[in-house]
Amino acid sequence: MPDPNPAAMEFLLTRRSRPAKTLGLPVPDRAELMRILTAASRSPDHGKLEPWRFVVLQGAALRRLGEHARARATALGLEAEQADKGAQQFETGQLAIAVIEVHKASDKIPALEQTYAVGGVCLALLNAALASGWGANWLSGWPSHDRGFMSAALELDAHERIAGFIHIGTETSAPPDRPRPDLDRIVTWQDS
Ligand SMILES: Cc1cc2nc3c(=O)[nH]c(=O)nc-3n(C[C@H](O)[C@H](O)[C@H](O)COP(=O)(O)O)c2cc1C
Repeated sequence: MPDPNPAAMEFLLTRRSRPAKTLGLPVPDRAELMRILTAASRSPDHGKLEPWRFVVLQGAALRRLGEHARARATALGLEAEQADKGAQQFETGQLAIAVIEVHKASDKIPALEQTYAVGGVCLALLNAALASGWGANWLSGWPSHDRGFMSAALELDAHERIAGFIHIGTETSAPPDRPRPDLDRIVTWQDS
C-alpha cells in the first residue's frame, strides 16, 4: 500500500519560483543554507559520481561577478541592453548559489546523464529553499554560458560549467502564477 505524504505532495502541486529581482533581505544564514544544500545534494546520481559543487555568493562576491559580467560584455562587444541583462542579477542580488556541473570521467555514465543529475540538483535546491519558506529563482543568462566569465569570475576548470544561479531571499511581492503545462497534451498512456 502507498504511504502518502500529503504535505509534501501539496507543496509539489503548488510550488513556484519568485522572480530574483523581487527577493530581498533577510537571506538564510550559513546553518540554514547547509541544511538546504544537504537536501539539494540528496538527488539521483547515476554511478554516485557527484558531478556538482556549490559556490555560495553574497555581498561583495556577487558585486564582483557583476563587474566580471560587465567586463565580458565589453570584450564581447555586446549591446548595453544585453550587458545589463547579464550583469543585473549579480548587481542587485542578495544571495545566489552557483551550481557548478563538474564532469567526471566515466566509462559507464554518459556526460548527458551527469548533466541531467545536476539539473535535478538545481531543482532540488530551488525546492528546498521554497519549502524552507524563502523565495527562490533559478537563473542562467549569457554569462553562465560564457567560458571567459566562468574562468575569470569563478575560476572554473575546463571540465566544469555553470548549471545555474539559484537566488534565494525574502519575497517582497507575490506575482501571479504562470500558466502550467496542459497534461492532456503531454501525457500518453500505453497499457497494451
Ligand atoms: C536552466 C534554466 C535557466 C533559467 N534561466 C532564466 C533566466 O536567466 N532568466 C529568467 O527570467 N528565467 C530563467 N529561468 C526560468 C525561471 O527559473 C522561472 O522563474 C521558472 O521557469 C518558473 O518556474 P517555477 O515557478 O515552476 O519554479 C530558467 C529556468 C531554467 C530551468
